[in-house]
Amino acid sequence: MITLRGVTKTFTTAGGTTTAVDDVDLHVERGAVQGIIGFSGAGKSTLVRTVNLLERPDSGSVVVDGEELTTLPERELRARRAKIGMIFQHFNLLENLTAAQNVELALRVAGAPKAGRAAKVARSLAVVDLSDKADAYPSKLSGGQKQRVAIARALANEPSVLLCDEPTSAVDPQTTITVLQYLKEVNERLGITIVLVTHQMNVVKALAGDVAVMESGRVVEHLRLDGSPLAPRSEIARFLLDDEIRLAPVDHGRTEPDAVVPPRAPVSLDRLEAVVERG
Ligand SMILES: Nc1ncnc2c1ncn2[C@@H]1O[C@H](COP(=O)(O)OP(=O)(O)OP(=O)(O)O)[C@@H](O)[C@H]1O
Repeated sequence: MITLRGVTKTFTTAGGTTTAVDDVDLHVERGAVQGIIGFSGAGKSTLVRTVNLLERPDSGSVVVDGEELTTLPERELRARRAKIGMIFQHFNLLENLTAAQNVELALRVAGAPKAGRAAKVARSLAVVDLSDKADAYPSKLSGGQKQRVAIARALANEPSVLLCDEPTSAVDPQTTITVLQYLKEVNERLGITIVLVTHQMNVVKALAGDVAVMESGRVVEHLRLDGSPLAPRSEIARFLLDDEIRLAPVDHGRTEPDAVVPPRAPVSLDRLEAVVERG
């Protein structure tokens, strides 16, 4: 279904060159939920964004539904991308569009004929039980409802794959459960393959069959989440599995390097179209 081979992605900025994804192989079976976990900066977002070529790898191969995406001409890539939905931590809804209009935008960008769009919007909103919020603007919706609209938008083009980049990191624990329930339904009822990026082990455990553990751009191990006892080999996986918080006293003399914050474009209509269409 999804096969990444030798995928590498580097970023060069004034501060130097970062290898965000370093020679990663990953295979996801059709209908599976694949987790990707790791600390901040491990390369999770960059890796998941190579699956729809929002980030074009410097090298390596990306095969989705039997098709190599890296060599597709732009027009065909656009058509293929419509079949790969994506949701984000901060929902990326356009505030000046209603829930229904936000969903319709994905259809518009994909060039879906106008005649069938309203029915597809209604169907997508029904999947996430938000038919009654079709005319509501995002400012009137809770975080969980916004993420459900984003799921509806991602489903509008009837994708075979749904990429989820930290979908529950901006919502409270109760809402996390609701969002995960809808994702589970999308996977089980609609048969959509899911790739789920998170730094929360309990989130992948709730949904995924396999989790790839990332550190410094590499997949350092896979954990099978089939209910059998987990035997993590890497220190990072052991740390992520151990969710108990132990607080040592603050070391006031310690200096921490400044975080490298990748530039984030503001979410505008153009930007969303770019996200949906081109990245
Ligand atoms: N557009 C960009 N330009 C420059 N550097 C980037 C860019 N995107 C990511 N990076 C860098 O690549 C590395 C991996 O970033 P990435 O966002 O993929 O990690 P992550 O595991 O998803 O982290 P987080 O959970 O904080 O989002 C980081 O060092 C980051 O600063």
